[in-house]
Amino acid sequence: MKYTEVMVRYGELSTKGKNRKDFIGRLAGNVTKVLRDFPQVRIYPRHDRMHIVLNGAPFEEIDKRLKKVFGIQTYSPTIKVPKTLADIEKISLEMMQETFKDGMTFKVNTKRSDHQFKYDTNQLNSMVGDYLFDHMDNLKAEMKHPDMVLRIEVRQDAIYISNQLLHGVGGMPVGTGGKAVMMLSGGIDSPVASYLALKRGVDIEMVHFFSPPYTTEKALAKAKELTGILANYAGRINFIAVPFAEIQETIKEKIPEGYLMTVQRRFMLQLADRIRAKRGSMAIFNGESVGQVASQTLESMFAINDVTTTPVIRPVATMDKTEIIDRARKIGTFELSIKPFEDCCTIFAPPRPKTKPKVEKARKYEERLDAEGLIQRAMDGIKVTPIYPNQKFLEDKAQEDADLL
Ligand SMILES: Nc1ncnc2c1ncn2[C@@H]1O[C@H](COP(=O)(O)OP(=O)(O)OP(=O)(O)O)[C@@H](O)[C@H]1O
Repeated sequence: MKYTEVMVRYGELSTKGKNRKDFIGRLAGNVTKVLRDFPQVRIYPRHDRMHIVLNGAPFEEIDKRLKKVFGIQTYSPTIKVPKTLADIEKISLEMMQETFKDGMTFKVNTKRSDHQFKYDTNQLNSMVGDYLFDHMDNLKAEMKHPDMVLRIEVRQDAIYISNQLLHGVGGMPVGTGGKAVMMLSGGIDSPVASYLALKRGVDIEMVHFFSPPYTTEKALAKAKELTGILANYAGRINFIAVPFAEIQETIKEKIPEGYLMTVQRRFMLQLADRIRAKRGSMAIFNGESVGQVASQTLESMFAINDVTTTPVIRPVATMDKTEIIDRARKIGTFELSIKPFEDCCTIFAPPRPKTKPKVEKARKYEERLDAEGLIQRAMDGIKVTPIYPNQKFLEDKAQEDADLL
């Protein structure tokens, strides 16, 4: 079908007043961003709905992009037709023939804002219904709970017809929830946590710790490529790489083995917090899940969280691993997350980390280190890269490796 526009219904309808205006404005901006390579498309954000006029752009492509924009509850591809009965009937029939499946039930539902139009809603419902029955077999009408509703809207300028109600991802438009930093490893959990932060409208920047020469270029490229997948839901995400080798080497040399992990994590959180402050963000997100590993017991979280009063938000805290994996598959990060490029935590992981570390001990051991100097040097080495939807980094690395052989 040659759809002419898409009618978008907003999520979180409870938002009112200024919040609603902000919601709609951001959503329009985010839709514009994901459709930027279709310059002919026009976007009209209205109070109750958004209209995307396609001007010849293919709906199938637009559909793929809209499915990843937070703040869209449902949307319907629509065809604009001239205000004659013959046109309404012709397009209604074509649309039903293309989308109606045997065994389904349907009804026609007409709305009119042009009250001068020569047929009223009841007349149109029955005339179009009769026309469809005359031209299609196996149609079954159902007024209360039909599987499909053929919607006909009679407006001043034209008539708009649609019969599909497609589901968006819901949530809030990215940007309406403020700014935060996200601690992104190369694992399964933090990309899912990132998705969930974006879903609540939070504009995140990724903070990733890497430790050359102990970690490879590929581990860094993997975290960037994960960011590229998540950028599909945000338009663009900044990736902040933080050198962490000096801190890890120093900790390994000076801190008792049982506290290596706790102290490393305390440094990570302090660095994330410094970066947060510098970038004007309000919170830190991470991918911790209660009880999953030694660093994620409540005792560990308590000992690590001691370094900051900034809100640390853990979107996957209460999810089972299987639930997290399910979500990772759906958002398209799982296959990349399980690629075996070790990141800095795996390499410096002590064999027997304390599952119940004590805050006082962690603080006392840290006195052996020049914490401020270590943090400052890591801050001096950070590098910020903007990453766009589906940007690839691992392929480039593979090519470079091949060129070297
Ligand atoms: N190299 C890193 N850079 C940035 N953040 C990290 C890094 N390693 C760990 N983190 C943060 O700490 C959280 C807990 O890390 P841990 O290594 O225990 O992994 P995990 O539970 O397997 O999570 P993930 O699957 O996200 O790696 C991660 O979800 C992430 O938010």
